[in-house]
Amino acid sequence: MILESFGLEKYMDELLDSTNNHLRAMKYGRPNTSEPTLGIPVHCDYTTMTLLCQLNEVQGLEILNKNGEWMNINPSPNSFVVMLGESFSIWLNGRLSSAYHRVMMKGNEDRYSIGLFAWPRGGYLVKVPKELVDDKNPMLFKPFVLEEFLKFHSPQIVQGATKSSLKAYCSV
Ligand SMILES: O=C(O)CCC(=O)C(=O)O
Ligand SMILES: [Fe+2]
Repeated sequence: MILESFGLEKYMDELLDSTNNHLRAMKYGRPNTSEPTLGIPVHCDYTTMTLLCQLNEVQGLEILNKNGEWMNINPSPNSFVVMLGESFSIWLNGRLSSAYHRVMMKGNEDRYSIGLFAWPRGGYLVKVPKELVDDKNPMLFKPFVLEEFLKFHSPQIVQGATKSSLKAYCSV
């Protein structure tokens, strides 16, 4: 759908072939307090795409919107949250952004979720397609290999919610 909306369907096979999918189950221990407690600190995923499914009734995922406000994400049962990752945002020359998010916990119940993380495969050069670059839209990011970046940065960088280190790494 995203590729279609930019007229970039021809890259579909290349992107699919260059993706590794990792499935991860996550458990967030109950904080036993009514005070909001950090489950996962604020971050952006370095993925191409992330699919999240919350397995029990315990909410906690929050997304930072463009106004700098935290929004609770309360998915209906059996639905998925689909998030654009940093690698795809960069490939799209910044046309779409990936959302900063975090998990906040409170109460006396554990939270369970499962995530499918689609990563650019080792050695694959993530490169803005020429169709997204013109006089009005200069190339914002240099080609990069995510594997090389991750040699020096944690797979899930946790930092202030304003600057992505992957974007800083490959900014022109
Ligand atoms: O458990 C969740 O809902 C979010 C997990 C997450 O953001 C991550 O693992 O990167
Ligand atoms: Fe995440």
